[in-house]
Amino acid sequence: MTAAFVVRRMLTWFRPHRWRVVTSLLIVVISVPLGVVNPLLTRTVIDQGLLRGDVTLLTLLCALMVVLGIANSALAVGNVALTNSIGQRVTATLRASVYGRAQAQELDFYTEESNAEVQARLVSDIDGVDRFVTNTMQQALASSTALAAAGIAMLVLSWPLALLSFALAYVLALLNHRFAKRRQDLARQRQRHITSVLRFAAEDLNLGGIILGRTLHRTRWQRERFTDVCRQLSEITVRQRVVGATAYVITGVSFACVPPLVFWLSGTSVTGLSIGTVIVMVMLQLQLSQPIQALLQLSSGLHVSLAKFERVIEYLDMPAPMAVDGGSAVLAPSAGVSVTLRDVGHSYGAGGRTVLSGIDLELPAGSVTVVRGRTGSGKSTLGLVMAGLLRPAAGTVHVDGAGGAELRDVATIVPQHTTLFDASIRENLMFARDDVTEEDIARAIAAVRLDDLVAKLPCGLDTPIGVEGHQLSGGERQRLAVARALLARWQVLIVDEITSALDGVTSDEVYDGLRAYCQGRTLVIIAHRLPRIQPTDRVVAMEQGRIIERCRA
Ligand SMILES: Nc1ncnc2c1ncn2[C@@H]1O[C@H](COP(=O)(O)OP(=O)(O)OP(=O)(O)O)[C@@H](O)[C@H]1O
Repeated sequence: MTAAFVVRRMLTWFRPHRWRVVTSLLIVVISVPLGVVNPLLTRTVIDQGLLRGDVTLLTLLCALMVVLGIANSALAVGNVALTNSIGQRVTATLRASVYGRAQAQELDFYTEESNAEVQARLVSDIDGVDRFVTNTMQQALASSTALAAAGIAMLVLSWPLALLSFALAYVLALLNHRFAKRRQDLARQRQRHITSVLRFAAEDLNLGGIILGRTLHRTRWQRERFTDVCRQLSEITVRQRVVGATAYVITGVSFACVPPLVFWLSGTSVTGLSIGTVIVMVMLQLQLSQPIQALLQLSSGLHVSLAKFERVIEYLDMPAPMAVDGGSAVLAPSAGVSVTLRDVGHSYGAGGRTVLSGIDLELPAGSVTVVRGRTGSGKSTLGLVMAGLLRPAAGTVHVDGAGGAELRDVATIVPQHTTLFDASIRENLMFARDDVTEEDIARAIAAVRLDDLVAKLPCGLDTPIGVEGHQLSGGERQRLAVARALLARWQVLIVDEITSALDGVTSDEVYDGLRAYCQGRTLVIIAHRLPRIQPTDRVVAMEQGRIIERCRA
């Protein structure tokens, strides 16, 4: 990605706020020359007011200087409000867009990209955009305007001294350019280390990570891994700041030499300057040092910002294959949706191992199909295909009776690994649909035999279940996830190993409850251990990604 491309893309983010941006820039352009007027007034105050004793002029000019100072501060406050509102609006829009893009990715994306990486782009990279608006962009304009205004004022006062300053500024710019590239590289490295810090914290500091570390006696290893990446992060941060500070110090030292040089030149080579002019030249020189230093810092800061913007654009430009959320199709319970798979094959990633091959399978409306097979035989992958969540690499998947809706709009899957929210049982259930009634909930939890548990809990459905539902047992978590799926709108339900944490009796009860609940709709049960089979059930056996046996119970 070239810098020009990144800048062009970035400008499009500000297009909706262009009038605010223009107003803010105007405020900067107006307020900066106001600051330069003061040194010019100072010259007159010294030469006319103080040295010649013109009290009226002195009073007038001093009053004017106070008024200008107040006006400048008021404009500065107004501009802070304006720039922050632009920055925050752009940030909020970008966050929503990046979130939407990430949400629209195929499942593969989430097996390859760590959650920490997604978070880093959403939070710290996009924060860089806000900082750019509220800080970099403003400072760049303010500094350039100040530089131009001070430069003109100096030329008016004494062109030889002015040229000396410009030559110094040019040398400093060349020096700074050498530091900028180094800072950009360090910024990229730093971002990678921040992602690792987030990833290790997310993996280690949760119930699963803590149990894993303690039971395998690897807590020291976890801590050392985290400490190590933190140490590397701090070293890189120090290096990045030292490189920045070095450029800053070089500029500072150079400008510290300016006042003696101006005094010396005024006393030796550049003659005919009044005391006021000499003092004001030094003031302007020092005033010039601030914007020059700011601009030099900004130019290297800009490289850091560009590295961050690049990462945001990478996400924004990802294709969004699952972008359109059709929502669940509202069909009559008796709609009778059937699914047909023809010669379906799949492998994960380009050139990956074949996981499914030559699958021909019919799921007639209202049928119950049991998919069994050894571990790794491809059952879950097939489940994802049947739920319309995974696009198979080969073959076709047809859905009939759904009134034109896509498979994923009429199918629901309860995957092996449940996702529960740190909220109450009721809130977890309500995620399925906004219009869930008390009767709906009662039916669903009875179907999975969770009603007894809920009745025993002091707060009933309003009991919080903790992070990832860890305040429930494994079997209770599985059944809560199934109950939530039952409450959604679907015509095809796939349940993948939903009773692996249950005893045999409860497992049979749950499957019986499920069959009764799903009457007339299409149900697929994926299980290693065969559930109690009914005469009408279709049983499919898988091995190494193929169906090796199919029979009726
Ligand atoms: N996201 C993925 N990326 C790459 N390979 C995968 C992915 N998911 C599954 N696999 C591989 O595909 C094969 C089939 O996995 P799948 O989970 O479908 O089997 P399964 O029959 O459901 O297994 P189990 O009974 O253990 O859950 C396995 O060998 C697995 O390693």
